[in-house]
Amino acid sequence: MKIFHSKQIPEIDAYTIKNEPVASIDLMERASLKLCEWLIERYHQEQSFKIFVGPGNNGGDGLALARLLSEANFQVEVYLVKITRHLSADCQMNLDRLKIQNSSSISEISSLVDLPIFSKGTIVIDALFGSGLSRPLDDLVKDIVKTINDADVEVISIDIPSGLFGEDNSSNDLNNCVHADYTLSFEFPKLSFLFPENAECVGIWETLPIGLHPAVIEEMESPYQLIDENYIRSLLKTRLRFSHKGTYGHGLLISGSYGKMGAAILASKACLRSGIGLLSTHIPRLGYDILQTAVPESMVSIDRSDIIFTEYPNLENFDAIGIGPGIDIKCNSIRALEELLEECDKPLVLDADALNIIGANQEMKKYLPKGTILTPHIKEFERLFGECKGPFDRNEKQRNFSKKQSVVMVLKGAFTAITDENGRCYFNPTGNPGMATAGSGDVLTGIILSLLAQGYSSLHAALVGVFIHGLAGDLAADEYGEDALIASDIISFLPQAWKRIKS
Ligand SMILES: NC(=O)C1=CN([C@@H]2O[C@H](COP(=O)(O)OP(=O)(O)OC[C@H]3O[C@@H](n4cnc5c(N)ncnc54)[C@H](OP(=O)(O)O)[C@@H]3O)[C@@H](O)[C@H]2O)[C@@H](O)CC1
Ligand SMILES: [K+]
Repeated sequence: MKIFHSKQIPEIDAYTIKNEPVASIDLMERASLKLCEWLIERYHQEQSFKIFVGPGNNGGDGLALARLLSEANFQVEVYLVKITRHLSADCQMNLDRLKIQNSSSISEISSLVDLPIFSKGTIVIDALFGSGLSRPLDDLVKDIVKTINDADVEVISIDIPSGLFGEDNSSNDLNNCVHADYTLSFEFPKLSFLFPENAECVGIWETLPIGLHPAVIEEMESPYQLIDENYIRSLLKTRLRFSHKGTYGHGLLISGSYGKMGAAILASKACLRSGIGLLSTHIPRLGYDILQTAVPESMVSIDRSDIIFTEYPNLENFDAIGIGPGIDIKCNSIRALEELLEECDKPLVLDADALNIIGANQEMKKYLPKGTILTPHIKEFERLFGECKGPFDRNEKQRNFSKKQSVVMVLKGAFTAITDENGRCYFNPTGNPGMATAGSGDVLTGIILSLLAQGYSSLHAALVGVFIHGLAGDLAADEYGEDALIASDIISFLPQAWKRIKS
């Protein structure tokens, strides 16, 4: 699903109105019907709603919804916030229709004393501002929003929490934006919903299809996309009947150090559970018995050092290389990584300490071979690129670096963002907070290495790897719950996850 900039929404709207064709007031009615259906499915008729309405079309949606909910016998109170005398045409039309219907109370709020008492159990519908927000909230609206946020009520925002911008919120104070429990967005999510920093405002979000014209959605360009299972299925390779282990590649995983052999075990197991033909795990000498016992399917390449990574085997024998989980940051490891980056002409995935080494030795960035996959979490990202002004700025830095260096970057977190050499950004929907646990990233590195060795392009290896990692984590969380989930559980559910997307 493409994710459009707020500035593109009016164009999509206008195209739909002209080419469907449909009158704009009828498009608003369609959107409001979807909202109404969503609410009717979830709430009993004793439920009362307080709808806060602004001057634009977001307010118009709120007014149309008030009429539809009243028609369905819900108790509705409307609060029209007086910011300007002028309402948008469709907002005014829906106000007139609501007045004619004459079954909901309509109050004007011109100061805080006009606000109602928010009794527990009330649902507030936030229809103050939508994608037409042009500046951060101030004065009266800001105070209204703070009062709503402080009240012990459930809040449902229409299209976007009022006060939040669809993209960049670096100049915004999130305390002054509505903190919604649910956000019901029309047709697409907004980019800002996918950034972890905005979760307190957005709550749980859903998209409601409102029949915007498919031709304009198809044609209009956007660098942002939310991927889904069907898209991932379209990228998968099938295993051939007459294949052998050589068909699925030989991977080299450089991982582990004294006290961190677990990382090498987790990454190796995940790699082997994701379809690779052969795996060699390069580890310091002390880890020999540990790895041979824990992962008998992997061959072992031994470092001359007992405790850290200081060298690597001849790369010629391998189809892809993964390096980083648990390697530690020592002088000799830095030198060995430098050499590897300069020599390596094989598909490569870098994680954890490999990224931290580059973060501490910035000149190494320019040696990254084209097509390399980097898989930082936010802290590692900031070690690589410095502090960011906010999530939008971070995303821009990520896209620009991918483009400049022709690398794939995987910024891990909820809605992991994957950027490619064209500056495109793909957000992943799978995964859950239970996966924020030690070793989860090592598992991802193993999966991606496996896919690279099997001949997936860097971008496809990253997309499929991130999706399947999240899916296995979701299946594990279904079984064990998020709190008890550990990285080994993600590996245990890889078979089910692969079966599901290969079926
Ligand atoms: N295609 C779709 O998806 C469909 C979209 N639909 C709906 O339309 C919504 C977008 O509507 P919209 O463009 O009228 O903008 P909206 O946010 O209601 O308000 C703009 C008004 O607010 C004002 N204003 C702005 N910032 C302000 C501030 N800080 N403080 C005070 N005032 C401020 C601004 O004034 P100005 O900036 O001109 O000074 C203007 O008067 C969208 O979110 C969705 O709900 C559906 O109806 C059907 C199909
Ligand atoms: K809103």
